[in-house]
Amino acid sequence: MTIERVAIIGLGLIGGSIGLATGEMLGEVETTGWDADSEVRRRAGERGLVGKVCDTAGEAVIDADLVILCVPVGAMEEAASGIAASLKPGVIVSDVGSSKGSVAKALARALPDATIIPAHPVAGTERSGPDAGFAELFRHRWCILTPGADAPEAAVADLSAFWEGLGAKVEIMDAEHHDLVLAVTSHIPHLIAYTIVGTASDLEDVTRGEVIKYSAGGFRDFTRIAASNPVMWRDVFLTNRDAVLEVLGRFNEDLTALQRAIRNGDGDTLHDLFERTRTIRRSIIEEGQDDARPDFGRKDH
Ligand SMILES: NC(=O)C1=CN([C@@H]2O[C@H](COP(=O)(O)OP(=O)(O)OC[C@H]3O[C@@H](n4cnc5c(N)ncnc54)[C@H](O)[C@@H]3O)[C@@H](O)[C@H]2O)C=CC1
Ligand SMILES: O=C(O)C(=O)Cc1ccc(O)cc1
Repeated sequence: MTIERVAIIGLGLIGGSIGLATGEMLGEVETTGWDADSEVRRRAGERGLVGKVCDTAGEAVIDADLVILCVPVGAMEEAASGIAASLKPGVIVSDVGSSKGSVAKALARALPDATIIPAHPVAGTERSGPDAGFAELFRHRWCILTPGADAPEAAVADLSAFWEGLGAKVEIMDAEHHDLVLAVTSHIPHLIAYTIVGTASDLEDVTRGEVIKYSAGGFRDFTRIAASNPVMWRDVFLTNRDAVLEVLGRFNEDLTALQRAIRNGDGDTLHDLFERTRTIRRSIIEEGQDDARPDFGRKDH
């Protein structure tokens, strides 16, 4: 089956970007959408994020070949339950959640008979809401699919083709591996940013405004990440608890080793690590993966 009609539930940054990208890059595919927030629906209609913003979730999905749930991870089960009675036979139900293991279980509970293929576009920004989306978001970015063992191959191929049509590169892996990898590359970095910005803000009383005043380079970069959507990130940490705690344990050990090196005046340890991390940064830039925002780090810009 080729995908002719896509329904998007949740019209914020990711849902809105999928709608815009589909309109721009897959012009023959029809899009419908719905969001639980009426103000978001109104704004989505004004911006033309999807072809038709519907009044109910059921109306949005009724003719769809592909339904993509673009809500916070903790709201996936409720969103899936809300469309269960209106899905047409053979529809593919997918999502874009940043953690995958617990979402797969939640979707299977809500839609026991549906073809479910979870996905995670590894592309985003710190912004959220219906004004944040843009059509280019997924171009040259990875989209990871985590189909269960029983997922029909044809449905996986259709969903892969859809994401490739939006400019993404598709990779397939199991949900548990995804959650460990993303804990390292995305979830812990966000936790570190939230922590350092929180600590600096607590120190504001001591420094009387100087943290903000002199917030050059490093701290500024952390504040961008720490401005990310609180509901979304609360849900990511609650649903990817095991992998996050495992990686955090390792991180704490490494931080303690650095603390010891500083206390002991062990410059070699510090220098060796900083050399190694500089190389990692260079290889990320060579891959064109260094920033999700338009005009950043792309080979074609
Ligand atoms: N923000 C990012 O950079 C990325 C986010 N993701 C994932 O994408 C999903 C959506 O995130 P964003 O688009 O950034 O969030 P967002 O906050 O911009 O949009 C989410 C939308 O879902 C709506 N919503 C909440 N519960 C709902 C429900 N039960 N039914 C219908 N609509 C509902 C909200 O009203 C909101 O408009 C999350 O699961 C997140 O983990 C994935 C990749 C990147
Ligand atoms: O804005 C950033 O730096 C991000 O890291 C965006 C992002 C957030 C969550 C994801 O699941 C994927 C990408």
